[in-house]
Amino acid sequence: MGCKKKCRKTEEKQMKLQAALDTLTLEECLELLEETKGSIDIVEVGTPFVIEEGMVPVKAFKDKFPNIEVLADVKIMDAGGYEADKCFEAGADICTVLGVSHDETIQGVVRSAKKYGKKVMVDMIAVPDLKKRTEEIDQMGVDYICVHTAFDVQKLGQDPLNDLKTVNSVIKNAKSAVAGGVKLETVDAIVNEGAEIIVVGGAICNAKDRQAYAKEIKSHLK
Ligand SMILES: O=C([C@H](O)CO)[C@H](O)[C@H](O)COP(=O)(O)O
Repeated sequence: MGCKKKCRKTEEKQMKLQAALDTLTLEECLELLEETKGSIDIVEVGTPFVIEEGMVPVKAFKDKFPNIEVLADVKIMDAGGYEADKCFEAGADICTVLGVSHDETIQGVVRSAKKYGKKVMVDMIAVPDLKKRTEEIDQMGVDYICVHTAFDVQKLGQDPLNDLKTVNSVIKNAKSAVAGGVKLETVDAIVNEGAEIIVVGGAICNAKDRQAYAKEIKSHLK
């Protein structure tokens, strides 16, 4: 498989490409999903997009592209069960909760996901002790633990590869995911380390030829 044993990445299925749609309009997103059909496994309704449009894109993507999983990147921090219910009722397959939240919040999101038969991704953005928090969250029944280099620190030259190695070294139950400035130049190192889901936002959305870029990135996933 070309992936380290501990990475908990999928053993039979292919790694998944998640396209993060943060700043495009709904119409532009629908065009992008049409153009990139076959390359994108999960479409992320990014946090800025949720702020702009609420759950409207979640419903629209689910209606028009029923074969693509929809992730609502709501980055839940409190009222876990209530907020996750809203995402799943709108049609999301996966919703996000922050790793820095209280355990009770994450547990509420997990209960909601189980109720609706959906999935939970924990976003480890800004978690101070990544190893320790990953070990704790890995016991909570979440589906994915996502390392994430924030937009606001990407410009300082940070990237998520070392954090991915840390998470992969300790997880036993959840699968890993990775986000934060991933692009063609950096994807191979991530693929070699191993992750179930690779999130690519700006690199696809800002590409001159989005269709070709998404296809190329997808072709690097194992
Ligand atoms: O989650 C994201 C960010 O915090 C803004 O909400 C992005 O969707 C994520 O970082 C992926 O986007 P890129 O970093 O542009 O690949």
